[in-house]
Amino acid sequence: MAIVTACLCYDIIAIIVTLVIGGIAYMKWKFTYWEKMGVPTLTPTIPFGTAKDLMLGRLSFGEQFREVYRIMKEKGHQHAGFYIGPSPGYVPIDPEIIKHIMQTDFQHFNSHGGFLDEETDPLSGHLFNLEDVKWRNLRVKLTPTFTSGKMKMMFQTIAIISDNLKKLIDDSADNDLGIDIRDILSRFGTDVIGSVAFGLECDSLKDPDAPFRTFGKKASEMDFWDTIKIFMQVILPHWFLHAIKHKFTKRDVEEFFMKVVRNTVEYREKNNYYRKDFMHLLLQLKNRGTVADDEQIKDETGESKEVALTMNQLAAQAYVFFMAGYETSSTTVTFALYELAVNSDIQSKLREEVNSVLARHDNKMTYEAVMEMTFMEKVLFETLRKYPPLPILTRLCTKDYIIPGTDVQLNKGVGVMIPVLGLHSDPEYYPNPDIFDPERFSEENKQSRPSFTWLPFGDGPRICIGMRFGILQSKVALATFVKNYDIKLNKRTLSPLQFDKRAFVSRAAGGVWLDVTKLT
Ligand code: HEM
Repeated sequence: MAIVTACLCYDIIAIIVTLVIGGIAYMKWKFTYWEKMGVPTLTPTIPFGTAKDLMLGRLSFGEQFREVYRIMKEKGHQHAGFYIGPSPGYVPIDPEIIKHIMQTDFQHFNSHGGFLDEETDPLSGHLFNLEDVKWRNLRVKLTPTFTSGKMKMMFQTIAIISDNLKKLIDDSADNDLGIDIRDILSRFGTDVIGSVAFGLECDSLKDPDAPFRTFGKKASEMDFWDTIKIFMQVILPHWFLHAIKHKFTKRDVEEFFMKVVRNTVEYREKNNYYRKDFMHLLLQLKNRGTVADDEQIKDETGESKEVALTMNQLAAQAYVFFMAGYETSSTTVTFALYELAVNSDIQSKLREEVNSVLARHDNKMTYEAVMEMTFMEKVLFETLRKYPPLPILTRLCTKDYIIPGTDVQLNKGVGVMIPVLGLHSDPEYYPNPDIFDPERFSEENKQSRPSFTWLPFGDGPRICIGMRFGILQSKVALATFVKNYDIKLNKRTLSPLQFDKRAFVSRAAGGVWLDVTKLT
């Protein structure tokens, strides 16, 4: 039955044409947003906005925003507007504005802008996604979990797993085919964080098909549908996502991690079992609301807060420690080893430091020894500059805000994308940015740069809570390598190195393959 014309076919065509014209008009209207706000943008195209290269898979997230940063900075702008599809986002370029957003005026930007629904998607209720008071209360509770004392307490676990790493590399060394270092370090990262966050011997270094590795990989790898889900979270209003019960975590991943946590908690509570790990500290938060031997958490009236974590909240925190910790650290060491393989002078210098420090510590990899490796720290910091695992950072404007030094108002609800890779590749702060030079992180050079130009861990109140642990674990893995093996690049590694276009965390396309020779 036709509605408008005499023929159903014409009706359908009329509806499609109306929808297309309506869609185009809507997009064009949305694309006037930044012009009206007085913020410069690149020219948007329908339906991509200014994210065409990103959406067509021609650039990774980091590269897309590095491009915006580069072009707009060359034009002398201190900030830029951006459109992901029709959704406007704000890209600060001047480090002073970045400092205001991340630190000074944090109360206007206290959220990462992530979507969470604790009922539909219990594992989404973690620290990274929470905002406002809920985030602050949990952050205060979790902070004592990451003190240097606690890092020292967990060091032994990392050291034991680094022995397993050495055994595996020993078996694969001196092999012409090279080794896929990203895969091995992901397994190392899985075993370390799986052990300290979930209290499990994951054994993925011994067995690449261990269940923890399988589900960890599944949780962190993005297929086509995951990419769609992320774009939905960026473009659609959160009330709508709640209404359709949008769930990001895959169902089997959720079932696996929830079961692991439930079993661990039950076992430890029933058997009064104690182990030096994050899970033990999370259990204290579950049962007492505080971590023992730390100062009690006080509220504004001086009363101590004893609000305990629920089982789901505990599981969500263990899950985020795993998700935020394992790939960031393993990708850092992968890129560091790539740079050491192509810069043999830096590799030798680092080896000398590791050997001389260990000689002073009975040839034992102890917490104190690792803390003395200062050149190692420079190598890691320079790696994190060239290859920040999170190449952009997000904030949500939670209260209308006037950008300092301008009359531009950011409205509540607008997303902010901080172009970390852009800052890290800026020749004004890092001359010859493509050169790998650890001396950029000498005390003198660090002092000479403006603040908020090195952001691999973010900054301000939402700075990475696991930074110390991530650095420690990366140092141990790197020391294990340079102490025991000579490293060269295998011809299977793509040259020049390129970022994987589909990954959200920085990854080398095609992986990093190394030729590893045992040192006697
Ligand atoms: C080299 C290793 C790591 C890197 C490069 C890294 C990087 C980051 C970055 C960039 C952020 C966002 C900061 C911001 O928005 O300002 C973050 C947040 C976070 N990271 Fe890490 N991370 C690493 C290791 C870890 C580890 C080992 C853990 C846990 C064991 C961890 C847990 C978290 C959590 C829970 C957050 C959310 C903090 C909040 O919102 O309050 N990270 N990390």
